Amino acid sequence: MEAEQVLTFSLASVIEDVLQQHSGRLGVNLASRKTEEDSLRRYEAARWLRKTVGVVRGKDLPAEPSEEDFRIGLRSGIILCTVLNKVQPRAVPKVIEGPCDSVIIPDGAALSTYEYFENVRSFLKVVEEMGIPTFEAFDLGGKSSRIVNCVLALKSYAEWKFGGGIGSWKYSGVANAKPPISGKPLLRENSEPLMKPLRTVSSGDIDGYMSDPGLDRNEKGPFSSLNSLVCEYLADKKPEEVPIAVESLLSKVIEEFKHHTRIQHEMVCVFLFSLFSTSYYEEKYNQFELEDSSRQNLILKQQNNQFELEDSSRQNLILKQQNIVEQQNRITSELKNIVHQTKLGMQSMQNEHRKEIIYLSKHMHSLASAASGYQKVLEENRKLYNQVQDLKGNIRVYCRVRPFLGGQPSHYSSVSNVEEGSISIITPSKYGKEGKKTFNFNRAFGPSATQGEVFSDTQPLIRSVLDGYNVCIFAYGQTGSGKTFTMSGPDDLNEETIGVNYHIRNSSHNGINVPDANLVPVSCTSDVINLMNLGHKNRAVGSTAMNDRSSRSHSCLTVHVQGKNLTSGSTIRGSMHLVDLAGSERADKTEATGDRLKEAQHINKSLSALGDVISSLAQKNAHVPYRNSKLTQLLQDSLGGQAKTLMFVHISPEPEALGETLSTLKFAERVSTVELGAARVNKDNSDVKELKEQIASLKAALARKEGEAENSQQSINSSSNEIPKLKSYASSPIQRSWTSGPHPYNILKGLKNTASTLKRRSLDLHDMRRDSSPWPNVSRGLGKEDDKESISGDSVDKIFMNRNDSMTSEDGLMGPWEAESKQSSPMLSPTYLTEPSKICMDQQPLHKKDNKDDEDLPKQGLDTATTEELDGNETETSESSELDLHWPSHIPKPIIGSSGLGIRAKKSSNIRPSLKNPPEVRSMIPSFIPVPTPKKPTPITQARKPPGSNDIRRRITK
Ligand SMILES: Nc1ncnc2c1ncn2[C@@H]1O[C@H](COP(=O)(O)OP(=O)(O)OP(=O)(O)O)[C@@H](O)[C@H]1O
Repeated sequence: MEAEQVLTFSLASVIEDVLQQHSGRLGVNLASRKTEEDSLRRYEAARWLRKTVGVVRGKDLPAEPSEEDFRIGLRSGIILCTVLNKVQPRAVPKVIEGPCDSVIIPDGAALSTYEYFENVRSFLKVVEEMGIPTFEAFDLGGKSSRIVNCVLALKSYAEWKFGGGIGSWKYSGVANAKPPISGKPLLRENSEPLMKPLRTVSSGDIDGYMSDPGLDRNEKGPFSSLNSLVCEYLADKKPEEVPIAVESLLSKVIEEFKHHTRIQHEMVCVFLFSLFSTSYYEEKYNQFELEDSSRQNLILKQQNNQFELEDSSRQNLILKQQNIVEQQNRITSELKNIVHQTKLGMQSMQNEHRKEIIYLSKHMHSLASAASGYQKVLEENRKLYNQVQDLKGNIRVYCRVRPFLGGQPSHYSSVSNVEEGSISIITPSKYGKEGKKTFNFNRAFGPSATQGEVFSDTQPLIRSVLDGYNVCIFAYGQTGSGKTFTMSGPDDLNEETIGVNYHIRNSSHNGINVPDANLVPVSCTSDVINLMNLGHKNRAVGSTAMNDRSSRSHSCLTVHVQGKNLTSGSTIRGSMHLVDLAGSERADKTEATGDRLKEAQHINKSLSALGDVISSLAQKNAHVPYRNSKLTQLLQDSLGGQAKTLMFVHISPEPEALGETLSTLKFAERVSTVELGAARVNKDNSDVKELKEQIASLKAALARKEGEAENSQQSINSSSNEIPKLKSYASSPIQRSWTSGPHPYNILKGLKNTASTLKRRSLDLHDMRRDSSPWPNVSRGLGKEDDKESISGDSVDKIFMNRNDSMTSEDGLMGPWEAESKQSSPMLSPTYLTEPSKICMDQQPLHKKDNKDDEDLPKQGLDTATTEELDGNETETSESSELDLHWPSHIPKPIIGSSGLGIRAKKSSNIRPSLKNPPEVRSMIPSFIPVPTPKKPTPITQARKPPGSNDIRRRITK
């Protein structure tokens, strides 16, 4: 159908052209006019196009193009589409703008042809829809008149539109334009309204007209003109020329027709080509589309496949996960089962455990009770042991090992093991092998033991002072082994390091006398501490090669305690000696010279005297050489009396000190075997009161007999040549009564026993003060030389808390204590004390004896009352009771037995050769209750010395 239409051409126009070409003037005019008209219209169209699309864009279109230029310029359809889009925005949404026309498709056709065809087709489609006269695509390869017409119609439309669109647009240019010669345009479908006016001039219409016999040809403008042309052509012909003219005309028409047909054929070829191309490209396009769709399908499929795959894999995954979840669920349920079973097991185990715990707790309880029982038993054992020890009266021995001192190289210690009650010392044997020697004591403290631990073990002993016991704690050991540390503490004292002495604070102000000691009342703890500090300061301390603060004297602190039972009226008195001995040392080791050497000698002497005493006590010798040193005199009560005695034995850990250590420990072991007898409480009970009353009555009896005694004095003196020394006592009322009284012996005995008993008790300071005799300051008058002569030199600095005597070292070295106490301490002033101490007893000078006789001196008739005597044995006496005989009546009886150094002179067997039973150590302790065993008067006159002679007792009581 389309090919048919393409082949359709205008017969009239052919005839017209022929006629015009052959009609001479008329034809020339018409042709030129038409050509001119066409050119003008083309130029107008070209200018408008260039103006509208821009010169750049319309560069392919000259302002006044030839018909061919015009067609070529618009051939791509780009300018047309662009113009159309300007007029009608987005009318052609996609304008194909090929990069160049030279792109060749494989079959040789220009790629742009297809693309341009698309542009032209789009353009034509839109303008047709807009009702604008169109042209045919192939017009771009043929005549341009219809293209020009279309463009001008579009221009007219644009002017109408941009001019406001008033009214309806009508293309006025159609009337002027040459009607289209072609028939119904190709590919035109919806242009019927616009085509109506054109049809009037279309070839089809001509055909229709020609075929329509009813149509008045004269009414048809163009054809009437054709008729007129034919008529005009034939008019000047003769009739005979008409056939020829017609024939010629026809042949020309035929030629023209052929020409048109040829052109038409070419056009058809182009059209067919383009159609072919179109179809080719369409095919291609379709193919592309197909490919595209297939590709898309493929992609979709692939995607689907992928999705499916993913889906399947996902599903697999899900399945796997489900499997895993199932497995886990299974495992969980299994675990739950296990947990359940475990819980059940646990519960049963818990139950069993509970039962076991109950059983164990019962068991533990029984064990604990057994343990506590065991502990109790142990404690009981210990107590019992201690009680046994107490009963036996053994001296307790505690051993303490000093640690290596700071700055000392860390040594191999000679002490291998320290247990609660034993200590082992490494002793090198002859063959180079190490041996061990173990010593047993009541308690052993290792180097790490604190002062607190030491004190806590000492405390019970100290507490017994409050129960009325006499206690003596003394520290023994090699120089530098820690005696002072234990007793007093280090130089830099604090709460934790203070020694045994400083814990002892709550003492009463009662006490006893010790020679050269002061009895100082104290009212509070600080008084005690001040006093102790003063004593400590005054203590002779010097530096030796073995100890840079070596104590060069013994130190003794005595605390007296008195308690009174308000109901029963009984009093309890206790006293405690705290003795820090000077260290045993070897002169060569300490490198002492001069005074230091002397000190060392004295120290060693007194210590060896102590050793002798211990040795005698251990062997239960009849004679114990207390009087060989002041030290042993001081400790006499503690070592041989009824006191509880504790010896702290100290050792140094250094291997160099091994020799000293072993001898110290051996000595200590020996000490621990010493039995003192059971300690006794110092209690004044009703018996004592009776005795006191008895004394009072005796005193009265004495007073009554005084006159008789005076009368009989002379006769006694003359008749008793054997005791001339008693002359010096002639004025003594006691002696008078003894010599002239009806029962002088009994009186003396009574007095002696009473005094002796009382002497064993603590001094009652109140009693002493009641008889306010002035304190005879005898001790001050005592010469040191005497002391040196009489007592083996030992240096004893003592601090007694209720004695105002200053202390003098009897070895000739003035202790700092003396100066201090005399000058600076108001507490030590004599005004503090109104009562004399025991030392008053020695106002009456006795014969001084030489050192050798020293220890014998007490034997010379001074001892009068002894335990043995009280028990029926006539073996022991005490010089103190003798002294009581000479005690001034206005002075209360001193109580001296409990603590004095050298207070009691010992009797000796050589003085009392008649003793049947050798006295025991314990026998020297006066009995609490005197037993009036008939006894011959002791030859006290032997002990008496002429006035002016040196009195050994004065020395003793220092
Ligand atoms: N248990 C201990 N812990 C720490 N240091 C100690 C201990 N025992 C003693 N010391 C120290 O050892 C040194 C000697 O001690 P201390 O002066 O007490 O010995 P001592 O036996 O009294 O000597 P001396 O007989 O020469 O007077 C001192 O520096 C002292 O501080």
